[in-house]
Amino acid sequence: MATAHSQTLRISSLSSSSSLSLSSKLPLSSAFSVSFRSSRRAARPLVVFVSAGLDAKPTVLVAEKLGEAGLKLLKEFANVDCSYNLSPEELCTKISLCDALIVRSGTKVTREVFESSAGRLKVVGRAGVGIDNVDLAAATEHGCLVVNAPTANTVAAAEHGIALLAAMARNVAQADASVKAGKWQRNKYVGVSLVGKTLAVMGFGKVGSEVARRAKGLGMNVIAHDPYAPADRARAIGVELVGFDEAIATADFISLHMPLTPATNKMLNDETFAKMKKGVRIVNVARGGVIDEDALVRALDSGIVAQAALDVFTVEPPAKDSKLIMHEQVTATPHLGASTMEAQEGVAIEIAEAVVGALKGELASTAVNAPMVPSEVLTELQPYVDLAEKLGRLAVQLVAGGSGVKTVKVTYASARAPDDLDTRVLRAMITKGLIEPISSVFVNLVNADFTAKQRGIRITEERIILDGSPESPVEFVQVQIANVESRFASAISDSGEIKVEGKVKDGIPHLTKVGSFDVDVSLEGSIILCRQVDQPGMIGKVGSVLGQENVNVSFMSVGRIAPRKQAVMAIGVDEQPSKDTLKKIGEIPAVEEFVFLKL
Ligand SMILES: NC(=O)C1=CN([C@@H]2O[C@H](COP(=O)(O)OP(=O)(O)OC[C@H]3O[C@@H](n4cnc5c(N)ncnc54)[C@H](O)[C@@H]3O)[C@@H](O)[C@H]2O)C=CC1
Ligand SMILES: O=C(O)C(=O)COP(=O)(O)O
Repeated sequence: MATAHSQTLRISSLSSSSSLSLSSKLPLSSAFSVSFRSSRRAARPLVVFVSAGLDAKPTVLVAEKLGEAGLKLLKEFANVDCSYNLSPEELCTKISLCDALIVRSGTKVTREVFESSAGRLKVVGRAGVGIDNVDLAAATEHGCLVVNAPTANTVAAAEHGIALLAAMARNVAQADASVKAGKWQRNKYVGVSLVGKTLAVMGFGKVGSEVARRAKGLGMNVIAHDPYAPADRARAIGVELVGFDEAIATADFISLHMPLTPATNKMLNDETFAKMKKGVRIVNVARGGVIDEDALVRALDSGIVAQAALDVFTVEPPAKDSKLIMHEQVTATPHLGASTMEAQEGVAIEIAEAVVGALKGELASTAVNAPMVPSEVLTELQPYVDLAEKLGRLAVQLVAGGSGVKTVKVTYASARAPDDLDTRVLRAMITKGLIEPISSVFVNLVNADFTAKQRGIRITEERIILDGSPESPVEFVQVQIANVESRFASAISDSGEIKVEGKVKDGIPHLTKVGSFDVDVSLEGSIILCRQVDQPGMIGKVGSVLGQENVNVSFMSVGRIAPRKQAVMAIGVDEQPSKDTLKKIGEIPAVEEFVFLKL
């Protein structure tokens, strides 16, 4: 085993004013490198969502009606299959041929859909806000990104809420039906006024706050309940945030605007109806599931609830003989909240852009099941993303047998303040590099943590804080795998782990350390690592063996512990050498061990 030697401090290649706080623990050896030709760098998507090898146009299945402008955008980039009203079985059959799926609220994207896709489905686009019809856990487990269109239908939903509020208060729907039936019932349809009444907005997000703003304009006194909404945002539009019980006990009208989650499921039920002011009126343009519909029928029958105006139902469409729908005091619309011409065009564009971006490997800012990393941060991290994946790939290929990886430590050396460096993307890409070479799983930012956990791989992260100016986000990244044997003994560091370290130079990832040896080779193509007794002519010998088989050498670098002692040579090659060629390298007398690693 090579012993650490700090005679040549390559630390000088860190920014000149840097000091490495753990330098005493990170032994250094000398290295020199020979560049045979300038390196090429292919453009790569930042975070790959689409299965590797997808050269043809991707296929997008649009399972519900989408605005023309969105379809046009999709067609510029992908084959678009518009198939509406698919049965669950038909969807499962089709999905294995699709890279992306776009739905609205009418399609259930279940675990079976992800399983049936057999790994091809990489993006689900929800052309709207609520993602309760998508099995997010299953999507994440399958590495499928879910994106939504959270802003384009806000006003439409708010306007529909206000339309239902006013229509309910003045019996518009019931009176209309009565007139059309030939009746003239002016006394029967006397309504109630909105002005001066208290409206409780439940869920003070995008839609809720727009409803509140409009209701204020109608002269209503507006209160709101939302455990997560900032009080100053409410105050800014003259709305008081109150507790749940106070909201429902005070309100003359209640308008629901929270998402359907396990916490909001059947939030309005027998118990909560009992706490309401007698004669309260309820509007629901959120989700049917937030109300226990049987309890609402009881509350309507007993007069606790005077009227309800509902756009959404637990089961859509509801049963034709549903007591709730047939109730005289209920106004119902068929989930029309987002259905304006304007909102549908907007939503279609918003979702098409997000899906196309994701298929291109960009991270959508509307990603629902992936970490939100601002695009400027992603752009800056791009070369480090590449470095991270390749270090993971190298490290795992150095493990004897490739398996048994359980404990991985990643160290980032950076002069940035800890909260100024978002390492989630880097960690995900190291995980991708560690897992993909030894399995058939496709790993991406969406499923990286899940996949690592499922395989019992514990990845810990550590920071080395450097002094100096934090121009580049990361000075170097180190990946260590503990408690494993290596196919290349020299990759084991003094502390007993497989260790590889790399940095980004001029935008290109480089391998800078293997075990205790310093090397310097750009991470492109593939790499041969050789341990040898340092002596003149070694580069020539190995180079000529490779040359005989026309294997192009892009870089060579030798790291040694001392002149004429053991050295590790890293050779970057464009093509994979044949077994015979590798054997010949192994037969060079001074070569003690070698390994071929694919990037
Ligand atoms: N009927 C329709 O066509 C439409 C329905 N929607 C529904 O409206 C919902 C809200 O949409 P946005 O306002 O755009 O979403 P949003 O995410 O901006 O707002 C939701 C708000 O609900 C709050 N919330 C979460 N849990 C809560 C709880 N237990 N109690 C009270 N508030 C809670 C959140 O803090 C958030 O402020 C969507 O989730 C969707 O289900 C949205 C658009 C159209
Ligand atoms: O955006 C939402 O959450 C909606 O409920 C709208 O649903 P839709 O797209 O009209 O089926």
